[in-house]
Amino acid sequence: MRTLVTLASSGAVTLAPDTVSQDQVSQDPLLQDPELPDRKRFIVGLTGGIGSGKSTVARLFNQLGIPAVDADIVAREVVAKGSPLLAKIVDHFGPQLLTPQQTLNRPLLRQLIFNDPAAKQWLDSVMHPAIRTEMLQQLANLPPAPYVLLIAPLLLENKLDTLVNRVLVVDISERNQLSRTLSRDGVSAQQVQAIIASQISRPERLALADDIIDNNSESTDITNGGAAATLQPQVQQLHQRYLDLAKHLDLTKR
Ligand SMILES: CC(C)(COP(=O)(O)OP(=O)(O)OC[C@H]1O[C@@H](n2cnc3c(N)ncnc32)[C@H](O)[C@@H]1O)[C@@H](O)C(=O)NCCC(=O)NCCS
Ligand SMILES: Nc1ncnc2c1ncn2[C@@H]1O[C@H](COP(=O)(O)OP(=O)(O)OP(=O)(O)O)[C@@H](O)[C@H]1O
Repeated sequence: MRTLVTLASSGAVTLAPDTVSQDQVSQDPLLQDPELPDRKRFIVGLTGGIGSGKSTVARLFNQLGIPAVDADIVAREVVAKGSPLLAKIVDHFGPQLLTPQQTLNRPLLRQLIFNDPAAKQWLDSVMHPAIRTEMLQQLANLPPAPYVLLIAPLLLENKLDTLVNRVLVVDISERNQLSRTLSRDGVSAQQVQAIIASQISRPERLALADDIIDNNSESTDITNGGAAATLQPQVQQLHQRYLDLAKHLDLTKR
């Protein structure tokens, strides 16, 4: 069940034909995961490498009434000021990991883990289970909607795709990833490259996608809350597709 949204040189969006039967949806093994909070809810996993445009794309879905749980936000919540997980991290790495305001020193932790594989492995081992649990909780509490998004940069790396019905990848070239992340975060190119290297490769990610949004087209309007002209129609087409798929799911008796 793969849908590829591509932009023809004319700027027109094409959606590869893809018919989905009720049976195909109800027999989808992804729906059998016992951890899923609500197996009747259609969940689209939105992923992509650092700086690919997940938040930008999620904003467009949100304008269509589609709510989301965002792993990057959850990752901040689980280490909030005074949390047991923050204390554990400070215990492990030292008091320099706390800012004077007693919050996590994120730039320092970022520098640490992307320069030291053992440090990253330890952090991932304590953070990822906590993030997963909290995401499941938040998914269960999302408001009613025809379908919902689970935004997770590491959706495929952490096998969170078992929680979703459909994997949507926001795709950009590594060159664009680097330049957009650099201008957004003001970090070093070496650090962004280390983060990109730690994530699944672009070809592997694309191979695991059900749907792909191409966000390579450069927009000058984006920082004012605008969206690249090429994103809007791709999101619109996928929205229609997901409404259709979700409707099939609602019809299943499980
Ligand atoms: C290292 C931390 C403190 C840096 O914080 P910072 O505010 O600078 O970045 P932010 O959290 O916004 O992450 C930015 C991007 O970095 C990438 N990234 C973050 N953590 C990881 C990781 N462990 N492995 C690979 N990529 C990562 C993702 O693409 C993410 O979108 C933070 O990223 C973190 O706590 N990471 C561990 C938790 C995690 O894996 N988060 C990713 C979502 S599951
Ligand atoms: N088509 C585009 N043209 C120009 N800039 C863009 C485009 N799409 C996104 N951006 C910008 O690139 C940066 C990264 O986009 P965004 O924050 O949506 O990515 P992300 O995948 O959510 O990032 P991260 O994984 O790091 O959280 C942002 O500054 C955003 O405004």
